[in-house]
Amino acid sequence: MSQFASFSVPQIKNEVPQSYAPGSAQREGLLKAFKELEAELPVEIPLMINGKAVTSSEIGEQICPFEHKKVVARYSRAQPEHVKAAIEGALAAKSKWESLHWSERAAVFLKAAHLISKKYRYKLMAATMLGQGKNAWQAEIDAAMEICDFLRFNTKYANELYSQQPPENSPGIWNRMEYRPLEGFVYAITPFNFTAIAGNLVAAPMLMGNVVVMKPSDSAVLSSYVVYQIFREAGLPDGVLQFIPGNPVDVSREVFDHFDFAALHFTGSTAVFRQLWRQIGNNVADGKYRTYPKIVGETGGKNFHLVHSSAHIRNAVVSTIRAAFEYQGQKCSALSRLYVSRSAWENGFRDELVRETKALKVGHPTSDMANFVGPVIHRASFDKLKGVLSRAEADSEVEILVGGKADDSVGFFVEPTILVSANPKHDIFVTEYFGPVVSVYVYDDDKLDEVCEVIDTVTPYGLTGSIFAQDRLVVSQLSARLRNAAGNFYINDKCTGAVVGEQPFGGARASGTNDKAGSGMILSRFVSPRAIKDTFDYADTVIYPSNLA
Ligand SMILES: NC(=O)c1ccc[n+]([C@@H]2O[C@H](COP(=O)([O-])OP(=O)(O)OC[C@H]3O[C@@H](n4cnc5c(N)ncnc54)[C@H](O)[C@@H]3O)[C@@H](O)[C@H]2O)c1
Ligand SMILES: N[C@@H](CCC=O)C(=O)O
Repeated sequence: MSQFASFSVPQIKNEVPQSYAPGSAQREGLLKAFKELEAELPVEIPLMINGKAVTSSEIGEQICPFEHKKVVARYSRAQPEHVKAAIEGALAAKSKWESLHWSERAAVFLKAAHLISKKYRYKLMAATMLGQGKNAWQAEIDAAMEICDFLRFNTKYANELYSQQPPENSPGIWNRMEYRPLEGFVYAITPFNFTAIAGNLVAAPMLMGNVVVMKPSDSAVLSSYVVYQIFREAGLPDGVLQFIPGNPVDVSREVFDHFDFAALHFTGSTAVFRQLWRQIGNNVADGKYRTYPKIVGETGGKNFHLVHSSAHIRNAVVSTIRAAFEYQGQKCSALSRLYVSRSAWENGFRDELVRETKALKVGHPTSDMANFVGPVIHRASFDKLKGVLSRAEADSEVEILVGGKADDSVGFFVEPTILVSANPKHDIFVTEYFGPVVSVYVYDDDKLDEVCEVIDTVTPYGLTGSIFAQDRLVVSQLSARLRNAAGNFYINDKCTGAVVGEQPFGGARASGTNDKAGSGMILSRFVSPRAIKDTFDYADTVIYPSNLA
Protein backbone atom coordinates (compact mmCIF):
# COMPACT_ATOMS: atom_id res chain seq x y z
CA MET A 1 0.00 0.00 0.00
CA SER A 2 1.25 3.48 -0.75
CA GLN A 3 2.18 5.47 2.29
CA PHE A 4 2.91 9.17 2.27
CA ALA A 5 4.35 9.70 5.73
CA SER A 6 6.53 7.97 8.28
CA PHE A 7 4.10 7.35 11.13
CA SER A 8 4.98 6.91 14.78
CA VAL A 9 2.77 5.12 17.29
CA PRO A 10 0.82 7.00 19.97
CA GLN A 11 2.60 7.39 23.29
CA ILE A 12 2.47 3.96 24.91
CA LYS A 13 1.81 3.64 28.64
CA ASN A 14 1.04 0.68 30.87
CA GLU A 15 -2.64 -0.03 31.44
CA VAL A 16 -3.73 1.57 34.72
CA PRO A 17 -4.90 -1.03 37.26
CA GLN A 18 -8.39 -0.99 38.72
CA SER A 19 -8.70 -1.90 42.39
CA TYR A 20 -12.12 -3.60 42.66
CA ALA A 21 -12.35 -2.26 46.21
CA PRO A 22 -15.57 -2.86 48.16
CA GLY A 23 -18.41 -0.61 46.96
CA SER A 24 -16.56 0.44 43.78
CA ALA A 25 -18.27 0.64 40.39
CA GLN A 26 -15.44 -1.57 39.13
CA ARG A 27 -16.34 -4.39 41.49
CA GLU A 28 -20.01 -4.01 40.61
CA GLY A 29 -19.22 -4.06 36.88
CA LEU A 30 -17.04 -7.14 37.15
CA LEU A 31 -19.54 -9.08 39.25
CA LYS A 32 -22.31 -8.20 36.83
CA ALA A 33 -20.25 -9.46 33.87
CA PHE A 34 -19.36 -12.60 35.81
CA LYS A 35 -23.02 -13.35 36.55
CA GLU A 36 -24.10 -12.63 32.98
CA LEU A 37 -21.46 -14.92 31.53
CA GLU A 38 -22.16 -17.59 34.14
CA ALA A 39 -25.82 -17.55 33.11
CA GLU A 40 -24.81 -18.23 29.48
CA LEU A 41 -22.73 -21.32 30.26
CA PRO A 42 -21.88 -23.54 28.56
CA VAL A 43 -20.78 -21.27 25.71
CA GLU A 44 -20.85 -23.10 22.36
CA ILE A 45 -17.56 -22.45 20.58
CA PRO A 46 -16.91 -23.36 16.94
CA LEU A 47 -13.63 -23.52 15.07
CA MET A 48 -13.01 -20.22 13.30
CA ILE A 49 -11.54 -20.79 9.84
CA ASN A 50 -11.29 -17.95 7.31
CA GLY A 51 -13.54 -15.91 9.59
CA LYS A 52 -16.34 -18.48 9.42
CA ALA A 53 -17.68 -20.64 12.22
CA VAL A 54 -17.15 -24.33 11.51
CA THR A 55 -18.40 -27.11 13.74
CA SER A 56 -16.83 -30.49 14.18
CA SER A 57 -18.31 -33.83 15.15
CA GLU A 58 -15.85 -34.04 18.05
CA ILE A 59 -16.85 -31.81 20.96
CA GLY A 60 -14.64 -30.97 23.94
CA GLU A 61 -15.70 -29.52 27.28
CA GLN A 62 -13.93 -26.87 29.30
CA ILE A 63 -14.72 -27.44 32.97
CA CYS A 64 -14.99 -24.73 35.63
CA PRO A 65 -12.14 -25.43 38.07
CA PHE A 66 -13.89 -24.12 41.19
CA GLU A 67 -17.17 -25.99 40.45
CA HIS A 68 -16.28 -28.98 38.34
CA LYS A 69 -19.92 -29.84 37.69
CA LYS A 70 -20.18 -26.62 35.68
CA VAL A 71 -19.25 -26.79 32.00
CA VAL A 72 -17.81 -23.48 30.86
CA ALA A 73 -17.62 -24.21 27.15
CA ARG A 74 -18.52 -26.90 24.65
CA TYR A 75 -16.14 -26.49 21.76
CA SER A 76 -15.50 -28.09 18.40
CA ARG A 77 -12.22 -29.98 18.14
CA ALA A 78 -10.41 -29.73 14.82
CA GLN A 79 -10.08 -32.82 12.62
CA PRO A 80 -7.28 -33.23 10.05
CA GLU A 81 -9.39 -31.67 7.27
CA HIS A 82 -10.01 -28.59 9.47
CA VAL A 83 -6.32 -28.17 10.17
CA LYS A 84 -5.55 -28.41 6.45
CA ALA A 85 -8.28 -25.89 5.61
CA ALA A 86 -7.02 -23.53 8.33
CA ILE A 87 -3.46 -23.65 6.99
CA GLU A 88 -4.50 -23.16 3.36
CA GLY A 89 -6.84 -20.32 4.34
CA ALA A 90 -4.11 -18.61 6.33
CA LEU A 91 -1.69 -18.89 3.42
CA ALA A 92 -4.33 -17.43 1.10
CA ALA A 93 -4.82 -14.46 3.47
CA LYS A 94 -1.10 -13.84 3.74
CA SER A 95 -0.29 -11.63 0.80
CA LYS A 96 -2.95 -8.98 1.55
CA TRP A 97 -2.10 -8.90 5.25
CA GLU A 98 1.64 -8.60 4.77
CA SER A 99 1.34 -5.95 2.12
CA LEU A 100 -0.56 -3.61 4.43
CA HIS A 101 1.57 -0.78 5.79
CA TRP A 102 2.66 -1.77 9.29
CA SER A 103 0.71 1.12 10.79
CA GLU A 104 -2.54 -0.48 9.54
CA ARG A 105 -1.65 -3.72 11.29
CA ALA A 106 -0.63 -1.80 14.41
CA ALA A 107 -4.01 -0.04 14.39
CA VAL A 108 -5.77 -3.42 14.67
CA PHE A 109 -3.87 -4.28 17.85
CA LEU A 110 -4.08 -0.80 19.35
CA LYS A 111 -7.82 -0.92 18.80
CA ALA A 112 -8.00 -4.41 20.31
CA ALA A 113 -6.22 -3.09 23.42
CA HIS A 114 -8.67 -0.20 23.54
CA LEU A 115 -11.63 -2.60 23.31
CA ILE A 116 -10.20 -4.78 26.08
CA SER A 117 -9.45 -1.81 28.30
CA LYS A 118 -12.99 -0.39 27.96
CA LYS A 119 -15.80 -2.37 26.33
CA TYR A 120 -14.69 -5.94 27.05
CA ARG A 121 -12.56 -5.58 30.20
CA TYR A 122 -15.03 -7.25 32.53
CA LYS A 123 -16.19 -9.84 30.01
CA LEU A 124 -12.65 -11.04 29.30
CA MET A 125 -11.87 -11.04 33.01
CA ALA A 126 -15.06 -13.00 33.73
CA ALA A 127 -14.14 -15.58 31.07
CA THR A 128 -10.71 -15.90 32.69
CA MET A 129 -12.20 -16.23 36.18
CA LEU A 130 -14.85 -18.79 35.23
CA GLY A 131 -12.63 -20.81 32.94
CA GLN A 132 -9.20 -20.55 34.51
CA GLY A 133 -10.14 -20.01 38.16
CA LYS A 134 -8.57 -16.58 38.73
CA ASN A 135 -9.78 -14.16 41.38
CA ALA A 136 -10.57 -10.55 40.50
CA TRP A 137 -7.06 -9.19 41.01
CA GLN A 138 -5.32 -12.01 39.18
CA ALA A 139 -7.78 -11.62 36.29
CA GLU A 140 -7.15 -7.86 36.24
CA ILE A 141 -3.37 -8.14 35.99
CA ASP A 142 -3.66 -10.78 33.27
CA ALA A 143 -6.79 -10.34 31.13
CA ALA A 144 -6.95 -6.55 31.41
CA MET A 145 -3.51 -5.10 32.13
CA GLU A 146 -0.95 -7.50 30.68
CA ILE A 147 -2.82 -8.21 27.48
CA CYS A 148 -3.30 -4.48 26.79
CA ASP A 149 0.37 -3.88 27.57
CA PHE A 150 1.51 -6.60 25.19
CA LEU A 151 -0.68 -5.32 22.37
CA ARG A 152 0.35 -1.69 22.81
CA PHE A 153 4.06 -2.06 23.57
CA ASN A 154 4.48 -4.45 20.64
CA THR A 155 3.57 -1.62 18.25
CA LYS A 156 6.26 0.61 19.75
CA TYR A 157 8.83 -2.20 19.52
CA ALA A 158 7.82 -2.96 15.92
CA ASN A 159 8.27 0.70 15.04
CA GLU A 160 11.74 0.63 16.62
CA LEU A 161 12.69 -2.58 14.82
CA TYR A 162 11.60 -1.24 11.44
CA SER A 163 13.62 1.91 12.16
CA GLN A 164 16.84 -0.08 12.55
CA GLN A 165 18.67 0.66 9.32
CA PRO A 166 22.31 0.17 8.29
CA PRO A 167 24.46 2.92 9.79
CA GLU A 168 26.75 3.30 6.75
CA ASN A 169 26.16 4.17 3.09
CA SER A 170 29.25 4.43 0.88
CA PRO A 171 29.16 7.26 -1.70
CA GLY A 172 26.62 6.49 -4.44
CA ILE A 173 24.97 3.69 -2.42
CA TRP A 174 21.80 3.52 -0.34
CA ASN A 175 21.66 0.53 2.05
CA ARG A 176 18.32 -0.50 3.52
CA MET A 177 16.93 -3.26 5.72
CA GLU A 178 13.51 -4.74 5.22
CA TYR A 179 11.94 -6.89 7.96
CA ARG A 180 9.93 -9.37 5.93
CA PRO A 181 7.30 -11.60 7.52
CA LEU A 182 8.27 -15.27 7.56
CA GLU A 183 7.64 -17.29 4.43
CA GLY A 184 4.78 -19.56 5.42
CA PHE A 185 2.59 -19.54 8.52
CA VAL A 186 3.18 -19.40 12.28
CA TYR A 187 1.75 -22.04 14.61
CA ALA A 188 0.85 -20.81 18.11
CA ILE A 189 0.22 -23.28 20.93
CA THR A 190 -1.00 -21.51 24.03
CA PRO A 191 -1.04 -22.39 27.76
CA PHE A 192 -3.98 -22.27 30.14
CA ASN A 193 -2.59 -19.95 32.74
CA PHE A 194 -2.46 -16.51 31.11
CA THR A 195 -5.09 -15.07 28.79
CA ALA A 196 -2.52 -12.37 28.00
CA ILE A 197 0.08 -14.91 26.92
CA ALA A 198 -2.40 -16.61 24.61
CA GLY A 199 -3.17 -13.19 23.11
CA ASN A 200 0.48 -12.29 22.68
CA LEU A 201 1.48 -15.64 21.21
CA VAL A 202 -0.73 -14.85 18.23
CA ALA A 203 -0.61 -11.04 18.19
CA ALA A 204 3.18 -10.62 18.14
CA PRO A 205 3.70 -12.60 14.90
CA MET A 206 0.57 -11.12 13.29
CA LEU A 207 1.78 -7.58 13.96
CA MET A 208 4.95 -8.39 12.02
CA GLY A 209 2.83 -9.39 9.00
CA ASN A 210 2.52 -13.13 9.63
CA VAL A 211 -0.57 -15.31 9.48
CA VAL A 212 -1.18 -17.59 12.47
CA VAL A 213 -2.82 -20.92 13.14
CA MET A 214 -3.75 -21.01 16.83
CA LYS A 215 -4.33 -24.07 18.97
CA PRO A 216 -5.59 -22.77 22.32
CA SER A 217 -5.31 -24.71 25.57
CA ASP A 218 -8.26 -27.02 26.28
CA SER A 219 -8.48 -25.29 29.67
CA ALA A 220 -8.69 -21.76 28.29
CA VAL A 221 -10.82 -22.09 25.16
CA LEU A 222 -13.42 -19.57 26.32
CA SER A 223 -11.06 -16.69 27.08
CA SER A 224 -9.05 -17.42 23.91
CA TYR A 225 -12.27 -17.30 21.88
CA VAL A 226 -13.23 -13.95 23.42
CA VAL A 227 -9.77 -12.61 22.50
CA TYR A 228 -10.23 -13.96 18.96
CA GLN A 229 -13.57 -12.13 18.68
CA ILE A 230 -12.04 -8.91 19.97
CA PHE A 231 -9.28 -9.07 17.34
CA ARG A 232 -11.96 -9.51 14.69
CA GLU A 233 -13.97 -6.55 15.98
CA ALA A 234 -10.74 -4.55 15.89
CA GLY A 235 -10.50 -5.18 12.16
CA LEU A 236 -8.43 -8.35 11.76
CA PRO A 237 -9.17 -9.69 8.25
CA ASP A 238 -10.50 -13.19 7.52
CA GLY A 239 -7.94 -15.97 7.68
CA VAL A 240 -5.10 -14.03 9.30
CA LEU A 241 -5.80 -15.85 12.58
CA GLN A 242 -7.25 -19.36 12.41
CA PHE A 243 -8.73 -20.56 15.72
CA ILE A 244 -8.59 -24.34 15.93
CA PRO A 245 -8.87 -26.00 19.34
CA GLY A 246 -8.32 -29.74 19.16
CA ASN A 247 -6.29 -32.73 20.16
CA PRO A 248 -2.81 -31.21 20.60
CA VAL A 249 -0.94 -34.20 19.23
CA ASP A 250 -3.12 -34.65 16.15
CA VAL A 251 -3.36 -30.94 15.30
CA SER A 252 0.40 -30.50 15.74
CA ARG A 253 1.23 -33.51 13.59
CA GLU A 254 -0.85 -32.08 10.76
CA VAL A 255 0.77 -28.66 11.14
CA PHE A 256 4.32 -29.97 11.29
CA ASP A 257 3.70 -32.01 8.15
CA HIS A 258 3.16 -28.85 6.09
CA PHE A 259 5.90 -27.54 3.78
CA ASP A 260 5.04 -23.93 4.69
CA PHE A 261 5.31 -24.33 8.46
CA ALA A 262 7.58 -21.37 9.32
CA ALA A 263 7.58 -20.95 13.11
CA LEU A 264 6.36 -22.39 16.37
CA HIS A 265 5.35 -19.90 19.04
CA PHE A 266 4.83 -21.95 22.17
CA THR A 267 4.27 -21.40 25.87
CA GLY A 268 3.72 -24.39 28.13
CA SER A 269 5.61 -27.15 29.85
CA THR A 270 9.20 -28.08 29.17
CA ALA A 271 8.36 -31.72 28.40
CA VAL A 272 5.91 -30.78 25.65
CA PHE A 273 8.27 -28.19 24.18
CA ARG A 274 11.09 -30.71 23.97
CA GLN A 275 8.79 -33.16 22.21
CA LEU A 276 7.74 -30.53 19.68
CA TRP A 277 11.35 -29.53 19.07
CA ARG A 278 12.20 -33.16 18.35
CA GLN A 279 9.34 -33.48 15.83
CA ILE A 280 10.35 -30.29 14.05
CA GLY A 281 14.03 -31.24 14.15
CA ASN A 282 13.36 -34.61 12.56
CA ASN A 283 11.36 -32.93 9.81
CA VAL A 284 14.10 -30.37 9.21
CA ALA A 285 16.61 -33.19 8.92
CA ASP A 286 14.33 -34.79 6.31
CA GLY A 287 14.21 -31.53 4.31
CA LYS A 288 10.46 -31.22 4.78
CA TYR A 289 10.23 -27.44 4.98
CA ARG A 290 10.73 -24.48 2.68
CA THR A 291 12.77 -22.73 5.36
CA TYR A 292 14.29 -23.50 8.76
CA PRO A 293 11.35 -22.96 11.13
CA LYS A 294 11.91 -20.56 14.00
CA ILE A 295 11.23 -22.16 17.36
CA VAL A 296 10.25 -19.81 20.15
CA GLY A 297 9.20 -21.38 23.43
CA GLU A 298 8.80 -20.22 27.01
CA THR A 299 8.40 -23.13 29.36
CA GLY A 300 8.63 -24.32 32.97
CA GLY A 301 10.43 -23.12 36.05
CA LYS A 302 11.45 -24.02 39.58
CA ASN A 303 11.86 -20.50 40.82
CA PHE A 304 13.69 -19.44 43.96
CA HIS A 305 13.84 -16.88 46.73
CA LEU A 306 17.10 -16.61 48.63
CA VAL A 307 16.65 -14.86 51.97
CA HIS A 308 19.95 -13.63 53.41
CA SER A 309 20.52 -12.91 57.10
CA SER A 310 20.50 -9.16 56.32
CA ALA A 311 17.06 -9.33 54.64
CA HIS A 312 14.13 -7.14 55.66
CA ILE A 313 12.05 -9.95 57.14
CA ARG A 314 8.53 -8.57 56.63
CA ASN A 315 9.22 -7.72 52.98
CA ALA A 316 10.70 -11.17 52.37
CA VAL A 317 7.74 -12.95 54.00
CA VAL A 318 5.05 -10.98 52.16
CA SER A 319 6.86 -11.35 48.84
CA THR A 320 7.27 -15.08 49.44
CA ILE A 321 3.58 -15.64 50.15
CA ARG A 322 2.47 -13.70 47.12
CA ALA A 323 4.98 -15.36 44.81
CA ALA A 324 4.17 -18.87 46.00
CA PHE A 325 0.40 -18.74 46.36
CA GLU A 326 -1.07 -16.06 44.09
CA TYR A 327 -3.02 -17.86 41.34
CA GLN A 328 -2.38 -21.08 43.27
CA GLY A 329 1.27 -21.17 42.21
CA GLN A 330 0.20 -21.67 38.59
CA LYS A 331 2.47 -19.04 37.10
CA CYS A 332 5.59 -20.18 35.36
CA SER A 333 7.28 -17.54 37.53
CA ALA A 334 5.77 -18.84 40.80
CA LEU A 335 8.04 -19.37 43.75
CA SER A 336 8.58 -23.04 44.53
CA ARG A 337 11.96 -23.19 46.32
CA LEU A 338 12.82 -21.02 49.24
CA TYR A 339 16.31 -20.83 50.76
CA VAL A 340 16.42 -19.02 54.10
CA SER A 341 19.38 -18.32 56.34
CA ARG A 342 19.06 -20.05 59.70
CA SER A 343 19.28 -16.76 61.62
CA ALA A 344 16.47 -15.17 59.54
CA TRP A 345 14.38 -18.36 59.79
CA GLU A 346 14.68 -18.54 63.56
CA ASN A 347 14.35 -14.82 64.20
CA GLY A 348 10.89 -14.24 62.84
CA PHE A 349 10.75 -15.40 59.22
CA ARG A 350 9.41 -18.89 59.98
CA ASP A 351 6.72 -17.73 62.39
CA GLU A 352 5.48 -14.91 60.14
CA LEU A 353 5.49 -17.19 57.12
CA VAL A 354 3.40 -19.79 58.92
CA ARG A 355 0.98 -17.22 60.35
CA GLU A 356 0.42 -15.44 57.04
CA THR A 357 0.00 -18.68 55.10
CA LYS A 358 -2.54 -20.03 57.55
CA ALA A 359 -4.49 -16.78 57.23
CA LEU A 360 -4.96 -17.20 53.45
CA LYS A 361 -8.57 -17.82 52.48
CA VAL A 362 -9.22 -20.49 49.85
CA GLY A 363 -12.34 -20.76 47.68
CA HIS A 364 -14.69 -19.45 45.00
CA PRO A 365 -13.44 -16.25 43.34
CA THR A 366 -16.57 -14.13 43.73
CA SER A 367 -18.88 -15.63 46.37
CA ASP A 368 -16.32 -14.40 48.92
CA MET A 369 -14.05 -11.71 47.49
CA ALA A 370 -11.67 -12.27 50.44
CA ASN A 371 -10.55 -15.57 48.91
CA PHE A 372 -6.90 -15.15 47.97
CA VAL A 373 -6.35 -18.71 46.73
CA GLY A 374 -8.62 -20.45 44.23
CA PRO A 375 -8.69 -23.84 42.53
CA VAL A 376 -6.02 -25.53 40.47
CA ILE A 377 -6.89 -25.85 36.83
CA HIS A 378 -8.12 -29.40 36.29
CA ARG A 379 -8.44 -32.96 37.52
CA ALA A 380 -5.00 -33.98 36.24
CA SER A 381 -3.32 -31.13 38.10
CA PHE A 382 -5.33 -31.84 41.26
CA ASP A 383 -4.38 -35.52 41.16
CA LYS A 384 -0.73 -34.72 40.54
CA LEU A 385 -0.61 -32.29 43.47
CA LYS A 386 -2.49 -34.67 45.75
CA GLY A 387 0.18 -37.25 44.94
CA VAL A 388 2.93 -34.74 45.83
CA LEU A 389 1.23 -34.07 49.18
CA SER A 390 0.70 -37.72 50.07
CA ARG A 391 4.29 -38.58 49.14
CA ALA A 392 5.49 -35.69 51.30
CA GLU A 393 3.42 -36.95 54.21
CA ALA A 394 5.01 -40.39 53.96
CA ASP A 395 8.55 -39.09 53.44
CA SER A 396 10.81 -39.00 56.49
CA GLU A 397 12.97 -36.33 54.80
CA VAL A 398 10.06 -33.91 54.44
CA GLU A 399 8.06 -31.98 57.05
CA ILE A 400 4.70 -30.45 56.11
CA LEU A 401 4.91 -27.12 57.92
CA VAL A 402 1.56 -25.73 56.70
CA GLY A 403 -1.27 -27.15 54.57
CA GLY A 404 -0.98 -30.54 52.94
CA LYS A 405 -4.68 -31.17 52.27
CA ALA A 406 -6.65 -31.19 49.04
CA ASP A 407 -10.42 -31.25 48.47
CA ASP A 408 -12.18 -31.93 45.19
CA SER A 409 -15.71 -32.27 46.48
CA VAL A 410 -16.83 -29.09 44.64
CA GLY A 411 -13.78 -27.73 42.87
CA PHE A 412 -10.10 -28.58 42.57
CA PHE A 413 -8.85 -26.99 45.77
CA VAL A 414 -5.37 -27.57 47.18
CA GLU A 415 -4.31 -25.92 50.44
CA PRO A 416 -1.37 -23.52 50.32
CA THR A 417 1.38 -25.82 51.47
CA ILE A 418 4.88 -25.31 52.87
CA LEU A 419 7.26 -28.26 52.86
CA VAL A 420 10.62 -28.25 54.65
CA SER A 421 13.55 -30.55 54.03
CA ALA A 422 17.18 -30.65 55.10
CA ASN A 423 18.07 -32.46 51.87
CA PRO A 424 18.66 -29.71 49.29
CA LYS A 425 18.64 -32.25 46.47
CA HIS A 426 15.23 -33.68 47.34
CA ASP A 427 12.72 -33.83 44.46
CA ILE A 428 10.66 -31.09 46.14
CA PHE A 429 13.46 -28.67 45.11
CA VAL A 430 13.87 -30.08 41.62
CA THR A 431 10.54 -30.86 39.90
CA GLU A 432 8.05 -28.22 38.77
CA TYR A 433 4.70 -29.06 40.47
CA PHE A 434 2.79 -26.01 39.22
CA GLY A 435 0.58 -25.61 42.27
CA PRO A 436 0.43 -23.92 45.69
CA VAL A 437 3.38 -25.80 47.15
CA VAL A 438 6.64 -24.18 48.25
CA SER A 439 9.66 -26.10 49.52
CA VAL A 440 12.00 -24.63 52.14
CA TYR A 441 15.65 -25.32 52.77
CA VAL A 442 17.22 -23.59 55.78
CA TYR A 443 20.94 -22.94 55.26
CA ASP A 444 23.60 -22.15 57.82
CA ASP A 445 24.54 -18.47 57.63
CA ASP A 446 28.18 -19.25 56.86
CA LYS A 447 27.23 -21.55 53.94
CA LEU A 448 26.09 -18.88 51.48
CA ASP A 449 28.36 -20.03 48.69
CA GLU A 450 27.27 -23.66 49.08
CA VAL A 451 23.60 -22.69 48.94
CA CYS A 452 24.21 -20.61 45.81
CA GLU A 453 25.80 -23.65 44.19
CA VAL A 454 22.67 -25.68 45.02
CA ILE A 455 20.32 -22.98 43.74
CA ASP A 456 22.26 -22.76 40.50
CA THR A 457 22.56 -26.46 39.78
CA VAL A 458 19.84 -28.51 41.47
CA THR A 459 17.18 -27.93 38.79
CA PRO A 460 17.49 -27.75 35.00
CA TYR A 461 15.45 -24.53 34.92
CA GLY A 462 16.50 -20.88 34.76
CA LEU A 463 13.34 -18.79 34.77
CA THR A 464 12.91 -16.46 37.77
CA GLY A 465 14.61 -15.90 41.10
CA SER A 466 14.90 -13.31 43.87
CA ILE A 467 17.41 -12.41 46.50
CA PHE A 468 16.51 -10.64 49.71
CA ALA A 469 19.38 -8.79 51.42
CA GLN A 470 19.96 -5.26 52.68
CA ASP A 471 23.75 -5.53 52.67
CA ARG A 472 24.75 -4.15 49.25
CA LEU A 473 28.00 -6.12 49.13
CA VAL A 474 25.93 -9.28 49.47
CA VAL A 475 23.44 -8.12 46.84
CA SER A 476 26.23 -7.53 44.38
CA GLN A 477 27.93 -10.85 45.17
CA LEU A 478 24.68 -12.86 44.84
CA SER A 479 23.67 -11.10 41.67
CA ALA A 480 26.94 -12.14 40.01
CA ARG A 481 26.98 -15.63 41.53
CA LEU A 482 23.44 -16.40 40.31
CA ARG A 483 23.77 -14.67 36.94
CA ASN A 484 22.64 -17.71 34.92
CA ALA A 485 20.14 -19.09 37.42
CA ALA A 486 17.29 -16.83 36.28
CA GLY A 487 16.26 -14.87 33.18
CA ASN A 488 14.17 -12.61 35.42
CA PHE A 489 16.15 -11.71 38.54
CA TYR A 490 14.72 -9.65 41.39
CA ILE A 491 16.41 -7.86 44.26
CA ASN A 492 14.23 -7.49 47.36
CA ASP A 493 11.08 -8.22 45.37
CA LYS A 494 8.97 -11.28 44.57
CA CYS A 495 9.88 -13.49 41.62
CA THR A 496 6.47 -13.07 39.92
CA GLY A 497 4.67 -10.15 38.33
CA ALA A 498 6.92 -9.01 35.49
CA VAL A 499 5.39 -5.99 33.75
CA VAL A 500 5.52 -5.48 29.98
CA GLY A 501 7.68 -2.46 29.19
CA GLU A 502 9.44 -2.80 32.55
CA GLN A 503 10.78 -6.36 32.89
CA PRO A 504 10.81 -8.30 29.58
CA PHE A 505 10.01 -11.90 30.48
CA GLY A 506 11.65 -15.28 29.88
CA GLY A 507 14.30 -17.70 31.04
CA ALA A 508 17.00 -19.88 29.55
CA ARG A 509 18.24 -23.41 30.28
CA ALA A 510 15.20 -25.76 30.39
CA SER A 511 12.88 -22.74 30.79
CA GLY A 512 12.88 -21.75 27.16
CA THR A 513 14.50 -19.88 24.33
CA ASN A 514 14.50 -16.65 26.39
CA ASP A 515 13.30 -14.43 23.57
CA LYS A 516 11.67 -12.12 26.12
CA ALA A 517 7.95 -11.66 25.67
CA GLY A 518 7.09 -8.00 26.12
CA SER A 519 10.18 -6.75 24.30
CA GLY A 520 11.36 -6.06 20.77
CA MET A 521 13.54 -9.17 20.86
CA ILE A 522 10.60 -11.52 20.42
CA LEU A 523 9.31 -9.57 17.42
CA SER A 524 12.66 -10.04 15.73
CA ARG A 525 12.07 -13.82 15.81
CA PHE A 526 9.07 -13.44 13.52
CA VAL A 527 10.77 -11.62 10.69
CA SER A 528 13.22 -12.63 8.02
CA PRO A 529 15.31 -9.53 7.27
CA ARG A 530 16.38 -8.63 3.77
CA ALA A 531 19.41 -6.38 3.26
CA ILE A 532 19.04 -4.20 0.17
CA LYS A 533 21.98 -2.47 -1.52
CA ASP A 534 20.94 0.13 -4.07
CA THR A 535 23.84 1.36 -6.25
CA PHE A 536 23.68 4.64 -8.20
CA ASP A 537 27.02 4.33 -10.10
CA TYR A 538 27.39 1.77 -12.89
CA ALA A 539 30.42 -0.54 -12.99
CA ASP A 540 32.59 -0.53 -16.11
CA THR A 541 35.97 -2.10 -15.26
CA VAL A 542 36.55 -5.76 -14.43
CA ILE A 543 40.18 -5.74 -13.33
CA TYR A 544 41.44 -4.30 -10.02
CA PRO A 545 44.07 -1.55 -9.83
CA SER A 546 46.30 -4.23 -8.31
CA ASN A 547 45.97 -6.18 -11.59
CA LEU A 548 47.56 -3.34 -13.56
CA ALA A 549 51.04 -4.16 -14.86
N1 LIG B 1 7.98 -19.41 30.64
C1 LIG B 1 6.80 -18.84 30.43
O1 LIG B 1 6.70 -17.70 29.99
C2 LIG B 1 5.56 -19.62 30.75
C3 LIG B 1 4.34 -18.94 30.84
C4 LIG B 1 3.18 -19.66 31.14
C5 LIG B 1 3.25 -21.02 31.39
N2 LIG B 1 4.45 -21.65 31.32
C6 LIG B 1 4.56 -23.08 31.61
O2 LIG B 1 3.41 -23.73 31.09
C7 LIG B 1 3.08 -24.87 31.88
C8 LIG B 1 1.64 -24.79 32.30
O3 LIG B 1 0.81 -24.61 31.21
P1 LIG B 1 0.00 -25.82 30.57
O4 LIG B 1 -0.47 -26.76 31.61
O5 LIG B 1 -0.99 -25.21 29.65
O6 LIG B 1 1.18 -26.53 29.76
P2 LIG B 1 1.10 -27.77 28.75
O7 LIG B 1 2.48 -28.00 28.25
O8 LIG B 1 0.37 -28.90 29.33
O9 LIG B 1 0.17 -27.23 27.57
C9 LIG B 1 0.55 -26.10 26.82
C10 LIG B 1 -0.07 -26.22 25.43
O10 LIG B 1 0.54 -27.32 24.78
C11 LIG B 1 -0.46 -28.19 24.28
N3 LIG B 1 0.07 -29.55 24.28
C12 LIG B 1 0.08 -30.45 25.28
N4 LIG B 1 0.64 -31.60 24.88
C13 LIG B 1 1.00 -31.42 23.59
C14 LIG B 1 1.61 -32.24 22.60
N5 LIG B 1 2.01 -33.47 22.88
N6 LIG B 1 1.82 -31.72 21.37
C15 LIG B 1 1.43 -30.47 21.08
N7 LIG B 1 0.84 -29.64 21.97
C16 LIG B 1 0.64 -30.11 23.21
C17 LIG B 1 -1.63 -27.99 25.21
O11 LIG B 1 -2.82 -28.42 24.62
C18 LIG B 1 -1.57 -26.51 25.44
O12 LIG B 1 -2.19 -25.82 24.39
C19 LIG B 1 4.03 -24.81 33.07
O13 LIG B 1 5.10 -25.69 32.85
C20 LIG B 1 4.50 -23.37 33.07
O14 LIG B 1 5.73 -23.17 33.72
C21 LIG B 1 5.59 -20.98 30.99
N1 LIG C 1 4.85 -12.88 33.39
C1 LIG C 1 4.29 -13.53 34.54
C2 LIG C 1 4.37 -15.01 34.45
C3 LIG C 1 3.83 -15.66 33.27
C4 LIG C 1 3.93 -17.14 33.39
O1 LIG C 1 3.01 -17.86 33.64
C5 LIG C 1 5.03 -13.13 35.80
O2 LIG C 1 6.09 -12.53 35.73
O3 LIG C 1 4.54 -13.47 36.87
